[in-house]
Amino acid sequence: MELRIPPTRSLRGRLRVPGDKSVTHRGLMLGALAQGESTLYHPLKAGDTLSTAQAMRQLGAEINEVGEHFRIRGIGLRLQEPPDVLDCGNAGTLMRLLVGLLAGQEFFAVLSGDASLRRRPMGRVTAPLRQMGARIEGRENGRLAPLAVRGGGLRGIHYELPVASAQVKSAILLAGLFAEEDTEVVEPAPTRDHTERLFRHYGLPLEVEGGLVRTRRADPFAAKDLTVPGDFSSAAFFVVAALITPDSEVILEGVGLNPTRTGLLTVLKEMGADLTWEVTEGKEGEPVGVIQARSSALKGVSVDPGLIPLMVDEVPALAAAAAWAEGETYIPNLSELRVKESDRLAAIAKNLELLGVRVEAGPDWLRIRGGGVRSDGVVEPFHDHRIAMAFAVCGLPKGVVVREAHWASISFPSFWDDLERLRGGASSDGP
Ligand SMILES: O=C(O)C1=C[C@@H](OP(=O)(O)O)[C@@H](O)[C@H](O)C1
Ligand SMILES: C=C(OP(=O)(O)O)C(=O)O
Repeated sequence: MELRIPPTRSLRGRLRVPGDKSVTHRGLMLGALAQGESTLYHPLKAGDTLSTAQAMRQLGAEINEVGEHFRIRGIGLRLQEPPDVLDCGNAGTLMRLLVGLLAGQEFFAVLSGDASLRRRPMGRVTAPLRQMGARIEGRENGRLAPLAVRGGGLRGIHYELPVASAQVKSAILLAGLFAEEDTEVVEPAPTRDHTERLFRHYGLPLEVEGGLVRTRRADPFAAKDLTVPGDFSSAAFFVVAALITPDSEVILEGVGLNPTRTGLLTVLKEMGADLTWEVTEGKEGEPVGVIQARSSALKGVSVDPGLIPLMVDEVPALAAAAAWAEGETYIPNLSELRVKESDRLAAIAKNLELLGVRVEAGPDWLRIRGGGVRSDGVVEPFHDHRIAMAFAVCGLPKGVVVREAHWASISFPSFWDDLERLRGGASSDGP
């Protein structure tokens, strides 16, 4: 699907973005492991999380859509052997966390996914899970999916993560719920902590000491309702869109503002953004609030490398802001972007070039010379939802053609409709 967006003169209105993808994946998995029924309120229903719902059904949980929510009947800590391959679709989070969960289950399961997911590195989870005692096979000796797992008989490990990755941390913590002795994970830098917050929500064993997270074998636990905050990563596109479009003001409500996710706000403020946010409530241990963003004269900055793990999915959106800033923006510490749904470092550089922005790409860094984009460019998502949305935003003020626009539905199915509403909101829905 190719989409043409005419030049946007103003972006105005209020928006409640869909539920958080990371929390929805985890809520479905932990709800399935719980005993009894619970409701997952305001979940994300998009490509990635529908894959998770389907996988957990294949493992024995009952999951039904009730209005906009999910009703989950968990089957307890012992899942059922799935009758077929578990299709993780495009979702790295699903595959990596599920391998961790299956490492603790005494049955055979195979996980696969789409062409993008079958290229993504899995050795980072299969190596520590094998150390714990799980038997895992896969292409290239377990470095690539499809993966075949026969779990059970796990022992706890002390593991220092070689990369700052919440997916790897979470996979090991989930396996640790089934292991003899303690399981400890040490992070090289803070990453999103939704798994830890949800362990607390369900009363699962958890101790955090600085950068060390510890868990141990879990007892059966009761199902409990969970409300999913709005997805900060989805909100990020509209924050940047409001900053770079003239005469704009966008208010995003009910957005998750977990500090391990909001590195982008820190960088945008440093760039001079007219941006405010406020935590107004806490939903099951996750801070939730409102973001207000207005048209801004941005200036280039050199980004603190330590912030990247706190904004790892927002780098494409930051690149869109940098294209419109005055001066140069330098973004370091981007090696993880090479192994996302696409090679995002290359995809960002290519799309900036397509829009006439001068960019230099190193092995793990980008240098973007701002000043705005060429009118009416065509952008190429490379089968990647975040690249599709970020470069639609980047092209908004001058008008843009987005190829493969359907990829947005992996994490944000209403993105194009919401964008259209805010584009037309200048007269009808102003804040
Ligand atoms: O744990 C999670 O839910 C996620 C962790 C991040 O991946 P890494 O752990 O590979 O950094 C992020 O990019 C992904 O979108 C979601
Ligand atoms: C990297 C992402 O997701 P995943 O790793 O779950 O595919 C993302 O949503 O940007």
